[in-house]
Amino acid sequence: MTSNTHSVETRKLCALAPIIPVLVVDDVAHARPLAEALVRGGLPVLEVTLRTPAALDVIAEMAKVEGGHVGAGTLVTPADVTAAKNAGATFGVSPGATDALLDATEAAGMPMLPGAATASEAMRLLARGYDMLKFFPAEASGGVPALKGIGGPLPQITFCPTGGINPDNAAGYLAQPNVLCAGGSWVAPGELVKAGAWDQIEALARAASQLPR
Ligand SMILES: O=C(O)C(=O)C[C@H](O)[C@H](O)COP(=O)(O)O
Repeated sequence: MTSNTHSVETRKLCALAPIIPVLVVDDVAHARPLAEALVRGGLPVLEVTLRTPAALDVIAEMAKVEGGHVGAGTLVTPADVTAAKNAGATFGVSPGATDALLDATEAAGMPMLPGAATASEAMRLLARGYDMLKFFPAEASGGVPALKGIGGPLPQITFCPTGGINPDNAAGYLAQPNVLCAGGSWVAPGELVKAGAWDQIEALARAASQLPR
């Protein structure tokens, strides 16, 4: 792809830390302390999934946290893009991609990490200017061997694998030449968030931020 790629900004975000926490937050009161704990722990790039009724309010609160970069995950429709942008999301993540969705993020000027799980899906996105993709669902789609396979003929595409990544398998993904970062929910487990265990979450984030890549 030429220099008019749509992934320039997303790639910069993915370079900031080895892990992007994937956050499912039910209570807006948890948003700020959770984001602050993750940023303190060394994970400044945060993906808030649009899978809870509170998600847009959570994005708005987290966007106030200094040093953080708050994006919206689970973008599926153009309406999701508008809502996420209005809430203050500065980038978007989607499990897959449609032309309608990418038309919307491009029109909104929202950096995007679109999902792909096969060579054809990745090639379609590459043809449209996206060379930094979410590999989703990573473990279910073949994990590291699949990334190695796709990376043979398509080394110009870089991935953020997400889905089934954990502290035990993260290093194996990050060691791949076509992986820049990985997404995972393990740094903010639901029970620790509900308990307000911000120090424990900060410690999980710190360990994740120190994963080699
Ligand atoms: O809702 C979305 O848009 C998503 O991004 C789905 C997430 O990628 C996975 O839920 C994270 O997977 P785990 O780390 O295995 O929990």
